[in-house]
Amino acid sequence: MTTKRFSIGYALLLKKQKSFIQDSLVNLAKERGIDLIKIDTDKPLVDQGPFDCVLHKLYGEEWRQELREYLVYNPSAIVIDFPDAIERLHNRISMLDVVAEIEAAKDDETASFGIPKQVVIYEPEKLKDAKALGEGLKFPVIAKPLVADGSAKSHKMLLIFSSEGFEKLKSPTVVQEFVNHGGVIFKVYVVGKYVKCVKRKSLPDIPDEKLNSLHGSLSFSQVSNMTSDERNDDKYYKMLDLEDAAMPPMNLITNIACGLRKAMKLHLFNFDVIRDTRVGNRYLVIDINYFPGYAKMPGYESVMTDFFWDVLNKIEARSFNCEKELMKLVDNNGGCGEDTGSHNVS
Ligand SMILES: Nc1ncnc2c1ncn2[C@@H]1O[C@H](COP(=O)(O)OP(=O)(O)OP(=O)(O)O)[C@@H](O)[C@H]1O
Ligand SMILES: O=P(O)(O)O[C@H]1[C@H](OP(=O)(O)O)[C@@H](OP(=O)(O)O)[C@@H](O)[C@@H](O)[C@@H]1OP(=O)(O)O
Ligand SMILES: [Mg+2]
Ligand SMILES: [Mg+2]
Repeated sequence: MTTKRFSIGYALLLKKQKSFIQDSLVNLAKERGIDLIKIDTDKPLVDQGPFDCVLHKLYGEEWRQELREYLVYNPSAIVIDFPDAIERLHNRISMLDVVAEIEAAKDDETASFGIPKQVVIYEPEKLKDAKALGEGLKFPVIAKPLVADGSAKSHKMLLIFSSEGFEKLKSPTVVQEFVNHGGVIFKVYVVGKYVKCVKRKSLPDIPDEKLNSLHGSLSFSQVSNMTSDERNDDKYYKMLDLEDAAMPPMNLITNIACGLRKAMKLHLFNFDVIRDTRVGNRYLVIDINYFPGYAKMPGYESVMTDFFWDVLNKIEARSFNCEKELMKLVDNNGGCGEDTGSHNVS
């Protein structure tokens, strides 16, 4: 008896291919009857395959059209995930708005969650002082580029201690309250129904007493992705032991993950959470990333292969069908319809 083989076409930037498409993943998937095949982005997608599933982290209207066309000619194919759903993660305001959508229903008695106070500034060069920010924001704050499109620029942050720090801001920016969190960030990786929370080093706390002596701003980028060599220069990081940091309550993390997954209609993402040390049992979501660095997750090969298997064997099918329905609605009406199918997935 021959068992059916499946094919997954992947369209990823070279950097992502190098980290994600490792032999260990390709071989494990192959053993489970799943062939991972590179999509040639210089050729039309419709001329390639056929693939049972398309996995991608590419953006832009042209690519969106290619996916649409592919589904017209291959109506039973599955796209993980649909560009319209990914899009909200490219703006740091719409990205975190979704947390409020799931907030009320999911707090439990022992812990709560939310997002830090934040405001968007479209003309930062006109910003003179913190009072203009409103929203009760006070120093220190973090300025983050509004656009989160994966470019190096979109990861460049400024930690601002006083009004002079605003002088460096140029493009539209989200100004977010800096919340002391013990120098530890929790990265929660979501792969379909699978949820994994890991600890990473973050920015050190800034005690109130120290703030009076701090002026201007400090720039930084992707601090939780720094190698240990980069961090070893700093005595703060030498002192900080990740082992000592308590993990957040897993039921809260799973609830947030599940809520985000359904609200965003996405299957592959991670989110960053910090514990507000002023409150202790309050957790703040500060960032959500589409298709993050899964290869850093222990045992990522089997997690990903199990997910692919579920998708291909239609265990995850209803939520994906729902996205196809959405795609038709977008085509016909230029807008999105109601979510009808994803709530069956836990
Ligand atoms: N409100 C905040 N309070 C305290 N620290 C913060 C806050 N927001 C961000 N940070 C710190 O800054 C880092 C970068 O912020 P953020 O995660 O928003 O940026 P990013 O470039 O999108 O990161 P990623 O590489 O995860 O995509 C966080 O990992 C955390 O260490
Ligand atoms: O590889 P990519 O370009 O997708 O980079 C992603 C990076 O994964 P990597 O570790 O594989 O670089 C992620 O790191 P972790 O959260 O998993 O630590 C995170 O920084 C995402 O924001 C990045 O995506 P972007 O926001 O830039 O699109
Ligand atoms: Mg982050
Ligand atoms: Mg991010």
